[in-house]
Amino acid sequence: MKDFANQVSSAASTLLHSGYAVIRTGPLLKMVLDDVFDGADAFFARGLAEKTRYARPEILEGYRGYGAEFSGSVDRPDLNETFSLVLRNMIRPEVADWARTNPLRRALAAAAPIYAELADAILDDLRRHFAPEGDRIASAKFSYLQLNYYRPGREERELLQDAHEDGHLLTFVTSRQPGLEFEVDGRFEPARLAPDEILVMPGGILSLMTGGAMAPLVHRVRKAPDLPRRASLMFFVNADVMAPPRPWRPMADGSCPDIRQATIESSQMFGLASIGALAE
Ligand SMILES: O=C(O)CCC(=O)C(=O)O
Ligand SMILES: [Fe+2]
Repeated sequence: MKDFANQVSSAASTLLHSGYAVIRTGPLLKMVLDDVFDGADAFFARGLAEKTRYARPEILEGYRGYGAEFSGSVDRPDLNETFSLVLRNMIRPEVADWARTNPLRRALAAAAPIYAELADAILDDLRRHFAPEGDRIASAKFSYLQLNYYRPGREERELLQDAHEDGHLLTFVTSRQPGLEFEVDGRFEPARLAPDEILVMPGGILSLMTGGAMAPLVHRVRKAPDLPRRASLMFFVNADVMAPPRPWRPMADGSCPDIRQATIESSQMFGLASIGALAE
C-alpha cells in the first residue's frame, strides 16, 4: 500500500497525463465509507416526511428529493435522491445536531475532513506543476460531499444521469455498484471501481485554473437493469469563493477567468441553490 504522500503525487501526475486518476483509500477512509453506504441504505429507506426533516436546500445541505437536479437539460432530471454535507456548514449547530439522529450525516461528517485533506494535497501538487508561485487552494469550506441514491430497477430511462462535466475543480467519486461511465477518446467506458477505490475527475473550474490545459472529464450514469439500489458518494471540490485563487495560467487568448464568478455560476447550472449563498 502506497502512503498518503505517494498516493497524492501519483494521482496528480496521472491526472495530468491521463485526464483522470484512481486512488486507493487507506483503511481509515475505507471504514468511513462502509459507514457512509450503510447509513445511506438506512436513511433512504425512511419515508419522505422523515427525510425532509433533514433538508436545507437553500444552503445546499441535507436531503434533496428525486429529480431535483439535472445534467443536460431541465426536462431530463437526474433520477436520484441526494443527501449532502457542505464543509462550511459544519459549524452551524442546527445541522451539526442532525448527527444525533442520522447515522448518514454522522458518517459524512467523519469523511469530509479526510477528503478535504486529500483534495488540498492533490491541488497543491498541480499548482507546483503549473505555477510554483501561484495561489494555493483551500477546499475545506465551499466543497461538499454528496450521496446520490438511485433505484435503477424502477427506471425506464437508460441513462439515470445524462452526460455532463462537473462545474467544480475536482470531483472524487466512488460507488460499489455499476453504472458510472466516463469518456476517453470519444468513447464511454464503465468506471469499474473496487470498493476501496475512488475516481478523481477534473471539472470545468480546474480547466479555467489551468488555462485550458486540464480538460473536464465527461461522465454519465447508466441503468444496470436488475439493480434495486445504487449509491454513489461524490466530493465536489470548490475554491473558497470569499478568497478565490487567481488562475495558475492564462487562457490561450490571454484572458484570466474570474474563479469566484465561475464557481458561483456553475453551482447554479444544474438547478441547485447558489454556492454564493453560503458566503453570506
Ligand atoms: O452517481 C455517480 O456515480 C455520478 C454522479 C454524478 O456524476 C453527479 O452527481 O454529478
Ligand atoms: Fe457528475
